[in-house]
Amino acid sequence: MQGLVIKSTGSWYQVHAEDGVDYDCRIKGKFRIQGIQTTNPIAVGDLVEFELEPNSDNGVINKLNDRKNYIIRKSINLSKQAQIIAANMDQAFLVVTLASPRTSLGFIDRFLATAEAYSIPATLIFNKLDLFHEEGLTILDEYKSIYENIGYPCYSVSALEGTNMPEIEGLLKDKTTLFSGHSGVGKSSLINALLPGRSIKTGEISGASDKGQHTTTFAEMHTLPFGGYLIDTPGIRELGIFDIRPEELGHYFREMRDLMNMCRFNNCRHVNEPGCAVIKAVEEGEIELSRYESYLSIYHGNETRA
Ligand SMILES: Nc1nc2c(ncn2[C@@H]2O[C@H](COP(=O)(O)OP(=O)(O)OP(=O)(O)O)[C@@H](O)[C@H]2O)c(=O)[nH]1
Ligand SMILES: [Zn+2]
Repeated sequence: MQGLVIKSTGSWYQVHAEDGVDYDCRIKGKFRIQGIQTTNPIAVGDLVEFELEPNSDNGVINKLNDRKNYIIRKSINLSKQAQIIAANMDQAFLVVTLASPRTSLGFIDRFLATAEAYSIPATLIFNKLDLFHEEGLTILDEYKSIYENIGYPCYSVSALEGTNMPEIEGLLKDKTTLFSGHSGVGKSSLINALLPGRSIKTGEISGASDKGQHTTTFAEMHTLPFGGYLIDTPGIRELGIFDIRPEELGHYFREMRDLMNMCRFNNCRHVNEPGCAVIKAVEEGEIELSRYESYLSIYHGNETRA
């Protein structure tokens, strides 16, 4: 049978099968991503084939279908080990707030660069709209225009008051969407608003790794009542882009990508090189300074990590 992995504990997988039933499955055999060692071979969002064990309702996964995309975390530079968080996403939503607490532009830019690296279309959801009036709304519009100008859709909502939630449901309908956001932005409130009664509550499972050095958190996949799936990443503070090499980073900043081939040197890092088209665009205000600062910050951070 074919099915969709909707929950993972690292040793057991809940598979939503073609027949509409959820089966508990184990894995047989090895499933590897080429070039990467993973602590978990299969993640939520994976499409698999499985067989039922004789006289049992439990299944054995024997085939993993090709993935459209997947996200991992942990530095493969450092440890050569990574955890697959989720697979086969259609889009990624980052929930952010401008107050209580304010999401930094750097955090947003890291997320967007990560989404670019994984080729997952990203959308920004500005929550807590109810807290803003006049001046606050002007600042909100300024923030949104930074990102809308470079092609990232932005939406304002209030999970508390339900403002603009039907619009968000329209975006989520029949898609598999990754939900991300740092603590306090109202991610749980939004998810609860989208899942009345929580049609599936796949509590996160934590377990020590082999060496007991860290705990592992698995993503949760929720079935949306109006069609589609929502992947929550509890405990995953930030999706890392640790596996991006510094010299590739410019590709993951949309507005830089197209300019880069106009730099004088074809190995330009856009840091301090003469004839850099990116630096010129920043000076002329064509590239937002905050975006370029985020680029530099990630660039230097990754450089020291590599
Ligand atoms: N004013 C206002 N407050 C909100 C809104 N959405 C959530 N909050 C509040 O913000 C706080 C954090 O909300 P949560 O939903 O727990 O946020 P979270 O992002 O899931 O945070 P963690 O649970 O720490 O991961 C709570 O006190 C919510 O009541 C909103 O739209 N407007
Ligand atoms: Zn350059």
